[in-house]
Amino acid sequence: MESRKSVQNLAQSIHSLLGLKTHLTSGWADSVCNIIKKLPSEDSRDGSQIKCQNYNSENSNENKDVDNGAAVSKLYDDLAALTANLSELNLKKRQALNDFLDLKDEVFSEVAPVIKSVMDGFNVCIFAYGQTGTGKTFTMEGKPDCPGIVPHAIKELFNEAGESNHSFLFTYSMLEIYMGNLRDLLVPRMKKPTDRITKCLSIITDPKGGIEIDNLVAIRVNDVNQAMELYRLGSQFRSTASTNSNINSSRSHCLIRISLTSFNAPSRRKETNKMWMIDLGGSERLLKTKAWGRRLEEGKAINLSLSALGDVISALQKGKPHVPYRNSKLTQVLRDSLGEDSKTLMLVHISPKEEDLCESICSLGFATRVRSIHLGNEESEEVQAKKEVAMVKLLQKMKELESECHDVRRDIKKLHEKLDHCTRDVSSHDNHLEAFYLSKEVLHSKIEKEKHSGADVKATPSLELPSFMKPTICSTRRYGKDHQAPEYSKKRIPLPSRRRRCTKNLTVFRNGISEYGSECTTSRTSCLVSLNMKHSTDYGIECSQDSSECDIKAVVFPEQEISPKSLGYQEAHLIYSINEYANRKASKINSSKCLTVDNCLHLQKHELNTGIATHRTKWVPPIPVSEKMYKHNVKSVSNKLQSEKVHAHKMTYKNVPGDQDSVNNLAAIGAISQPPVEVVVVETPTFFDAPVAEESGYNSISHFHTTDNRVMEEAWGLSNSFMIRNSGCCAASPPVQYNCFNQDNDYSGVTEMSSKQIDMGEVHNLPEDLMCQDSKGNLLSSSDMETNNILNLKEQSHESESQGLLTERSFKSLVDPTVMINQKVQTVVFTPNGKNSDEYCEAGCFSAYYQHTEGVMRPCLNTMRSEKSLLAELNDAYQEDLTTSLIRSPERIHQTGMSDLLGHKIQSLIASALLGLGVQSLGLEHDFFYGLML
Ligand SMILES: Nc1ncnc2c1ncn2[C@@H]1O[C@H](COP(=O)(O)OP(=O)(O)OP(=O)(O)O)[C@@H](O)[C@H]1O
Repeated sequence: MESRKSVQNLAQSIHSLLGLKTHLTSGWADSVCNIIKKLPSEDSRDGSQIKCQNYNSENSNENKDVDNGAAVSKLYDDLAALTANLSELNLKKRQALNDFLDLKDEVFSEVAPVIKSVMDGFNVCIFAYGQTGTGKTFTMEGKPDCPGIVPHAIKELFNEAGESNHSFLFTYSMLEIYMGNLRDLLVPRMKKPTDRITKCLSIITDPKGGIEIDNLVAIRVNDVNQAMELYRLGSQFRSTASTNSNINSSRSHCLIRISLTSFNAPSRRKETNKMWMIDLGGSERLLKTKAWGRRLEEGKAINLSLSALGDVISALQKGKPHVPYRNSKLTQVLRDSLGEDSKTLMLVHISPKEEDLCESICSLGFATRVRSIHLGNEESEEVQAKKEVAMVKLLQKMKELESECHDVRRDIKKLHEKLDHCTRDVSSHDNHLEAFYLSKEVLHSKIEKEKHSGADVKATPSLELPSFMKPTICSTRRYGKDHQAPEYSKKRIPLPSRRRRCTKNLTVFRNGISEYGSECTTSRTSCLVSLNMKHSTDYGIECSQDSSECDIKAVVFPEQEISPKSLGYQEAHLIYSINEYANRKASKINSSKCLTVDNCLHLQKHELNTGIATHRTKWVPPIPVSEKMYKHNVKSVSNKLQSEKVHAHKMTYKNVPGDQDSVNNLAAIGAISQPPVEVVVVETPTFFDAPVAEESGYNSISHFHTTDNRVMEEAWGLSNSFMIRNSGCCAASPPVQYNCFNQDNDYSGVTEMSSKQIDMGEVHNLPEDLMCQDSKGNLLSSSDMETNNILNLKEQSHESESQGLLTERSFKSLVDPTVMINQKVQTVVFTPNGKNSDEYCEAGCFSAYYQHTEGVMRPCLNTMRSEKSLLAELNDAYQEDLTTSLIRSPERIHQTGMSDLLGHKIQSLIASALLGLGVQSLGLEHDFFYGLML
């Protein structure tokens, strides 16, 4: 009886311990229990003539099993405890890190006391200093969700003023020191010869030693919002460019000055004082950054002025009688804000990279010198000391937690090894046990049989087995070759042990479109290494989401979710087409089945350029075009464009040719709110053609969706065209500003060549409007350029790049930062209605376009095209309208709502009907029907 109980216990304990294994199901345990129940009782066995010789020896085995089971059970308990401990430690570690970061983020707490000094009448200077690309601009400017020092300081200043008994007059000024010259950032740049000449800024010293900048615009501000408006305005005009170290590097020192005046405030040190907030240009080792040309000159100028600043600080620190303020414009401007009667705060930025160690040491040395002349008050030093202590403690705690985690991980590993060992033992014993029960059952049945037949019984094992005793697929997989299959199963062909795979679907969303569904497959082995495992009852793998333990990186694309139901047929078709297209592209790019995230990103960018939905002005389904044919097309169109001679340059508006009646009908039923009108630049100077022929690689049209329901399109690349179309979705036709750009020799920048706002119905002659700036800063009209040496244009554009309004800055708000950092992408922002690029981005009406040539991302060269080639395509333009209207992004559908969706559907149905009736021809019979077949 005792032994029977222990066998029962054993079965149960095995079940509880190994219950996670799929083949040891509760059914299995019940079967085992049933066998045990059916075992002949002690009494019956006594009465039986049969003695089972093995039985006693089995008793001892059973005891051994119980011990083994208990050991395994203990191991599992320990493992669970350790895993829980590890999770807890990780949690603590993360909390400590957060606390640490929180403490560090409180950078502004350093600035706050200085603001109080401003209110007391001190001149104050807040610098952001450091190597290029270390985050000076980020610190000063911040992001909308995480404002930097400038917005914080301005806000604090107004808060303090609000709480003060005195009334203050605030003025705001902003300037940059570019290549040793002062530039007022609040004054628009000259673009035309007729523009007012910007006044030269000069530094003057008053008899009291105060510094003033003559002609610098100072605008009165009444609140923080006004000041921030001006800050945003000025920031747009900063000189920035892409360098090897920073895609959006400041090429100048930017100085923001807020002056405070308060009359009848004797407690203040001065009637008028000022606060400077300075985003210094980044120091750079020119050999390392490999800067050349303009970038080299800018780098040198920045380094020189920083060195002059260092000399001033060094002289102040050593108390030298002569302080070399006059060595640079920067120190001249700050003369009365550095040194006595002023407070200086420097935020030093260093790079965490090992390769930047030298620069970091230099920066820290500089910071040490500055620190020695820092005039902070006692309180802030105390607070600072406390924080430093707290930070050291937190770091210590983090270290301890890390080492504890390490120990626990090691223990877990050991336990896993032990467990594996024990499990193997148990499983081998399991087989013995199975064989034993089997023999018993068979014997029992034979006894019964013999009882009935009355014949003698021999205790020989039988080969007949109950089905549950046969090896399952799982057990075969699990144990593989090591599995000691019972004799009876050896005849079977063993199933190959398969690797379990956990599969993840990764869908990348961009602009509300599920573009590529890719499948990432990770082998179980790697999961085991990288993820915390928990065993569940069905032996499945549950991965705990502990990022610190997890090597698998999830890439998240912050885009809105799209309900598939909300997508109509058109969107579904589009998504299908995109996926198809993406798959084809993926197979070209990477022969492996799985799309990597990089490939996805690459494809997304690629799609943007190659235009899955458009081909010049016609919609073409995504039919693969052979590279040979594509090159041929590129060449022939380029040749065509180059061969055209243009003698007169003018711009006009044209009603789109086509079936005007049907368009009016569409407008009448509300499918479109008005007949589409195109704004087309019909004639341009020929000199734009040459670079296009060389550089263009793609041919595409992009769609912008504005918040006020306008759909705008833009053509670029091979088509060598630039057109703005009011495609009929809005009632009003706003004035549109077009910009024409040229590209730098080194592809590092885009230069604005001309900018013009055109109103509906207006006709402009380009020669007067088209302007360019040469290396000396002279403004040239296009006729000047024609009569002079036009071939120098590209060089000139390189020189004048820094003058351009367009920088990669605007790209930040448009595209995933990963894309921006990993790829050298330039952008050109096209601004409607004369708005500046930031407003444009805010309005959601923007375009970031670029082209991909020879594996390098290059800025797109947008140029206007000649009349002849444009007219040849204009006939197709309206037809394209009907077809492209089939394609609208889900984002657009979301924005415009159901009614617009319905309207859009009606529009497309009518378009289809017109096509079906033959009223309208696409001129793309073959492609179109091939597309339909797809
Ligand atoms: N703390 C931060 N958090 C997130 N991103 C940061 C941070 N600091 C810097 N960056 C990013 O690093 C890049 C370089 O920063 P930033 O332009 O501010 O450097 P910089 O020191 O001003 O360079 P430069 O001297 O060349 O102008 C930017 O893309 C910025 O967004």
